[in-house]
Amino acid sequence: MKNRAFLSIGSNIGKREMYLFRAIKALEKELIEIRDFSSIYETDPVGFTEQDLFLNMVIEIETSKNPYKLLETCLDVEKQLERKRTIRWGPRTIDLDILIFNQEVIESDHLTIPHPRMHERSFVLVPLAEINEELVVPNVKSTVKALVSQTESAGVRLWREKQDFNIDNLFI
Ligand SMILES: Nc1ncnc2c1ncn2[C@@H]1O[C@H](COP(=O)(O)OP(=O)(O)OP(=O)(O)O)[C@@H](O)[C@H]1O
Ligand SMILES: Nc1nc2c(c(=O)[nH]1)N=C(CO)CN2
Repeated sequence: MKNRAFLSIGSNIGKREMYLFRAIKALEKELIEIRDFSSIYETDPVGFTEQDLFLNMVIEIETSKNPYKLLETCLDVEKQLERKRTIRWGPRTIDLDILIFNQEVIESDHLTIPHPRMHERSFVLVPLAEINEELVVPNVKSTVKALVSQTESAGVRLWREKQDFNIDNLFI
């Protein structure tokens, strides 16, 4: 069975846009089909604020992997792209988070879905709303559109419009 999921991608070290695109390419190689994607936004760092600005985007994927295998793949792609774990919420070449997986609710030691902080993060909600603003976030039981309207989104600025790049023909 094919599953539908939404992933958040972020980068704030080095060639940030290249890391986003390399992550998408790497996911495609791991049997993950990209169904839709947002524009790229430049965003103020949240959590640990003494770090450089992020680029963030959201993609919609289809995969036959279960959520645990999908997490393994995301962690593996982060490793391939030289992600180092030092400071919590600190700088990173790439960050891949599973936001939503079908309409499932999962609370295990290593995986929480929906992502536990997604409903308060404008760097996730603004690009997600671009793809599907009527999507309901299970648990929170609100649409993405409603969550965006409740969130301060001043720190999220359009950086490259979706129309300005072709996901099937990324030059990286
Ligand atoms: N929905 C999820 N998506 C990705 N990782 C998750 C999820 N739920 C739990 N995790 C766990 O979180 C661990 C740490 O992830 P990571 O270092 O990327 O956190 P972070 O991005 O710094 O912070 P945050 O979780 O607030 O985004 C992962 O190894 C994974 O086991
Ligand atoms: N703007 C922004 N801030 C963050 C981000 C991110 O992707 N973008 N990721 C974090 C850890 O997941 C912590 N803070």
